[in-house]
Amino acid sequence: MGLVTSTEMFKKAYEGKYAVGAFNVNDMEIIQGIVEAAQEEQAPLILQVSAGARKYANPVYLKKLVEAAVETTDLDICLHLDHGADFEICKSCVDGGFTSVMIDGSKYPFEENIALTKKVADYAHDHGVVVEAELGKLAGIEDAVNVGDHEASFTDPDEAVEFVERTGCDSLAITIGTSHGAFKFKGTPKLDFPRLEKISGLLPGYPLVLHGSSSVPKEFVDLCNQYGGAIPGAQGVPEDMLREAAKWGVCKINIDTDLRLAMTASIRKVFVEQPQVFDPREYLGPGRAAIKAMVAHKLKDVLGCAGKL
Ligand SMILES: O=C(CO)COP(=O)(O)O
Ligand SMILES: O=C[C@H](O)COP(=O)(O)O
Ligand SMILES: [Zn+2]
Ligand SMILES: [Zn+2]
Repeated sequence: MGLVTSTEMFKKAYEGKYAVGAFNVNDMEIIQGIVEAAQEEQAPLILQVSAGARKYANPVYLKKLVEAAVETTDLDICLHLDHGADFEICKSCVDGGFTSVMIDGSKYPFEENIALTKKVADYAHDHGVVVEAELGKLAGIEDAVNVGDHEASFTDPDEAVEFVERTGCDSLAITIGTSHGAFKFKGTPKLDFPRLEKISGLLPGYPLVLHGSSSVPKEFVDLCNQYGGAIPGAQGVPEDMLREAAKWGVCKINIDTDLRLAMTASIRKVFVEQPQVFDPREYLGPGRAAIKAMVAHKLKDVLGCAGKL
């Protein structure tokens, strides 16, 4: 057991029609909550680090924390760069011991996205690291930039095939209506499943990735709002849609917002109910426990990857 690429995880997930959870990590409590859940559920695990996380926590700290997770469990963990913006950040993660990187060239025209992704894939593959790429634009907060609804565009199935062939990327993030953050749908949630089925049919055996897949559980939103927060109207991807996506070649499902909500809800509760508390362990501990319970539920009841180590 140790730090691994996602290759075997995705092969098993594709065949078993389940998805591996990819959770964003920013500090020790978040990592511990996720890892404790995966250990108990005996689930394969992807821990992903964004540019924002690198800036907040220092990549060396995050890498060492993930190494501690590997050392203290019997888990296989894939350490992944989330939304790498350019070749340099991907190279730095490859050189720094990540086992997987995402190059997100989705903001560029098709040919430029291909050229950039191929450059990263060639470098990463030479170093035994796998590459996720993205085609199509997600609405929402991405790479600290707010992508408006009008700028979002869904992945074209034929382009997806050409993109995978020409770049050699190992997995592909597609756009079918999910978005980053806590406000994903204005009305009824809807994803473009016919598009997913088409892409999946044209790329048999190939692992697809779904970003922006938090479900924004009502229980956390209500707790946040009850204890002094202000996030009215938050709405995520219904869990049934994630279960459905996993049947159509989606092998990696990205979750960050739900971690933030779980932690914030429980910390707010402590602050309001126990105003005398000022020891960080007394609120970060419950925050970590809330993350653990939420992640265990995802692994077991939504993604279907529990027991698949
Ligand atoms: O896609 C994500 C990270 O890359 C996270 O998505 P959420 O905002 O839905 O958690
Ligand atoms: O893609 C978005 C992820 O939720 C990461 O968010 P972040 O850039 O604020 O760390
Ligand atoms: Zn993107
Ligand atoms: Zn994302």
